[in-house]
Amino acid sequence: MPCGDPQHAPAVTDDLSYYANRPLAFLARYVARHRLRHMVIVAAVLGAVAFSVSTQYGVKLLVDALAASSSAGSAPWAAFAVLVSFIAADNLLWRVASWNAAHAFVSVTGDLRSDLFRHLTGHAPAYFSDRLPGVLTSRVTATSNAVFQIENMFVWNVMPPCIATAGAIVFLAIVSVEMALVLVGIAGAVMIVMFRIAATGRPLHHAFANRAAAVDGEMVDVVGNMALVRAFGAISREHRRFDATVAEEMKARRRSLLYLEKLRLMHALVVVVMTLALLAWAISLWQTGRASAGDVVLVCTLGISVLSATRDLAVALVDVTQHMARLSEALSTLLSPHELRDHPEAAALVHTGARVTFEDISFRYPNGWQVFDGFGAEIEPGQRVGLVGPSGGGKSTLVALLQRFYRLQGGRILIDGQDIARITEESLRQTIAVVPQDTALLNRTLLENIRYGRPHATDDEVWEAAIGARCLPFIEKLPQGLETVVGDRGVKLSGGQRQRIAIARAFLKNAPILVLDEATSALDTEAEEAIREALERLMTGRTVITIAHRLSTLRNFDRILVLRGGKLVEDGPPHRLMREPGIYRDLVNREMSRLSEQEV
Ligand SMILES: Nc1ncnc2c1ncn2[C@@H]1O[C@H](COP(=O)(O)OP(=O)(O)OP(=O)(O)O)[C@@H](O)[C@H]1O
Repeated sequence: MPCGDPQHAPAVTDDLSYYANRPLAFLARYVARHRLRHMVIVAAVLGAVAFSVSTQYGVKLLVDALAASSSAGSAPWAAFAVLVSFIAADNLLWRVASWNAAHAFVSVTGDLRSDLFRHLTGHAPAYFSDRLPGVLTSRVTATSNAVFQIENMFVWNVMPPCIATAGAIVFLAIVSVEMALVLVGIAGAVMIVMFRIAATGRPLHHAFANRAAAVDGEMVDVVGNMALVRAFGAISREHRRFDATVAEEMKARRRSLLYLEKLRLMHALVVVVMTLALLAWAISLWQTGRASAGDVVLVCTLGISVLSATRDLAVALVDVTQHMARLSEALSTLLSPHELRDHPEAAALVHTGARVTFEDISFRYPNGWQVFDGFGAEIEPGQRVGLVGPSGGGKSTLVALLQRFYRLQGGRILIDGQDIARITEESLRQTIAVVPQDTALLNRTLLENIRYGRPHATDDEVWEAAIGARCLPFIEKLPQGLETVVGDRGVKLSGGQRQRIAIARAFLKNAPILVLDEATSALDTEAEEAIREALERLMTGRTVITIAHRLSTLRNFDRILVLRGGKLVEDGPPHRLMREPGIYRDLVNREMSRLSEQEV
């Protein structure tokens, strides 16, 4: 569904990208999920404010009863009873509202956080390479905080003054219709002017929201790369850079706050002038006998409450506008449409041997960089293929395209004759196991990390995979064995150990196609031998595509594809390519002479 297409837009949809530019509809979606509680809250606040305004009328009744009756009469006690019941109802209803709010508002923020996380994790890798993780996670938090604030502000700060103003105007009309009309006119004008001015400040609040997200992003980037920062002695450089980012944020925040302060100042002046005028008017009515003492008290209390209500309302509306700005800014980033959704008629892949065909593919990165233009190759089932070639030739891109991380501009990639653009993502992921160059591990136990390959695998199957991947020697040395938590991205393990965990994970996944991105970092001979053995077992019986950085590992492969500048420039078994002059032979010779130099 293209975002922003009103003709095709559904009222409520599970595709969150529909809400990328519709913060109000987004809010309504979650409020509607807890409809009943929200209705109770609104009704309770309505009642509470109505009773609180009526309390002022109760005071007027009491004053008039006291002024009119003798000390023995029952009228003051009747007025007292009315007043007390208004006060009790007012307080009780507030508690009903806040009790329900504690449930409803928290549920709304929980629901939307889960939904945002689901949407966020549905984006293609390109989305994440263009954005800092800290910025994204802080936006999820910002969205949930903004919605919580908006709900709170609306119920406690926007609704009450609105209801109070309406109620006060009704009571004022009892004293003087003229006075009530004047108050309606002035309060309405004040609100419109305040709201307009508040709305023009929106870009300032947006700027602040952006700056705040940048500070978070910067922090996460540096904290996540502390080893790099330290290794380059860049701590004080990073401090200065961070200070500059914070300074920008402070500037934007100050601008946003001072704008609000100017607004409040203007309002305060209007309120003072108007309260004085109303009171003087009521006194003059009393002097001419057209109003009672109680009426003057009523005008005084109502006038003050209406005018302070418009102040609260204006301030609250400005705050709500600020939170709405934060919300819409966050939603437009988080809810951009998923780049790679399953085709509407996508079917599960049926594999019959795992033949991979690149059919005349053309691909350019989102930044416009063209990598392939009519590339073609066919990999037979069970074939072991090494991708080789100079840096930037397109090896990693080809493997990313096979995993459908990007959309092709032309051609097709087929697995067993089925176009991967037309199969379900889930079945594609089940068909391909990847052992990446830089093994990413989650900060969980080894057991959980290996089981990531097949979530329902039994403990015995996990052990088998760990044994197959030659993980046992190091797992046995860990005091907590498979229950050891590996640290952020697996920092508590060596590079070789992390790789063997990735191999175990692939063992467990047992997919017919295996993609290997060989680690470039040198490992000691023992670790390398263990990994070589583990890989040999893993490759058996599968179609294997390896990005090879050390060509010696390809000697036993069936076929080498040499890529240069996105073109297939050599293709054949390694022993044949070694007989002919060409890139592969040059690269192998260069590697051999480098190795023999190292030995010397
Ligand atoms: N995310 C990206 N956005 C834009 N261009 C990219 C991106 N990733 C890679 N490229 C470009 O695409 C070309 C192919 O890169 P690719 O990583 O596929 O090459 P490679 O053969 O795997 O190189 P290496 O051996 O250095 O890993 C390069 O020119 C690279 O700069």
